[in-house]
Amino acid sequence: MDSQNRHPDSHSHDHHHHHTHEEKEGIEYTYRDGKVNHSHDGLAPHSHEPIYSPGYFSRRAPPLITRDFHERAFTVGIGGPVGTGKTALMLALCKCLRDKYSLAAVTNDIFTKEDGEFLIKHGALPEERIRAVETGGCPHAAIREDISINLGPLEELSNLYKADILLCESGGDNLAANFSRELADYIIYIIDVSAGDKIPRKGGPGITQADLLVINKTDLAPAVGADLAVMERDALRMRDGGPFVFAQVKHGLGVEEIVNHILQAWEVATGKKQH
Ligand SMILES: Nc1nc2c(ncn2[C@@H]2O[C@H](COP(=O)(O)OP(=O)(O)OP(=O)(O)O)[C@@H](O)[C@H]2O)c(=O)[nH]1
Repeated sequence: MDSQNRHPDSHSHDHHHHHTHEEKEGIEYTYRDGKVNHSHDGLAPHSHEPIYSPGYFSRRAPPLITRDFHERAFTVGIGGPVGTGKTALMLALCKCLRDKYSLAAVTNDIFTKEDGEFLIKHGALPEERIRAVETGGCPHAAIREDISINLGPLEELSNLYKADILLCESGGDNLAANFSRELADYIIYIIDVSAGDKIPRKGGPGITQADLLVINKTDLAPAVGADLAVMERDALRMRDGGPFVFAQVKHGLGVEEIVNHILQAWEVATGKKQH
């Protein structure tokens, strides 16, 4: 596959997920009605519709203009492959934002409540503001097609604590997973350098269509021989120049930049001002 193929135009802003895009490279997304769902473990029935192209940043679904932030606060979705630093980012964001904003967090794990427990153990937020959801075998279903499992706790926390911002961490999944706009007003996708510098150009909806791509663990680049210049070039190319941040979340590097992106989007969406 020539990963450098770019779409021939970027003017089409078709954000509805109920039909197909015919592309030079194939068909983009299909979320058709009448789809056949399945389940791996009796939980979260969902479908695996084919995704034929890496996706385009310029055609990502826009934030829902109909969202009522009194019903549920501005929600930041954090997704990415297993172990890239999602929970570490949750913790860092809580520390940065909790003094000025009312926060609450929902974490997803497949079979455990490990990530929620990690946040509690590290005092990210008062324990009652953190909920851990067990999604079962397909974490992507809980952020895209069967989001009620997350919406319930998010709405409850939002109301209980009059939240300004909610953080929702997906379970680690493959490169094809991405948040539904119904769930996340701002989508962060976090990858790391440890799987090599090839990952950004592989694309997938998270990499190409997240509002912000974070490339974490740059401290490990020398150890795995990952070339950050290649990652930067490919990230920009795959995302039509859309924003990405190099980070060492564990060491606090890049976190402020990520926070700024979130707060800018929060201002635009809610009409409020940063304090
Ligand atoms: N070297 C290095 N390690 C990091 C960095 N950020 C996170 N880690 C480590 O990477 C490991 C995985 O981080 P997590 O935050 O648990 O990753 P995750 O994406 O939440 O993992 P899952 O929820 O299991 O998918 C942990 O041991 C972190 O300490 C970083 O910037 N550099």
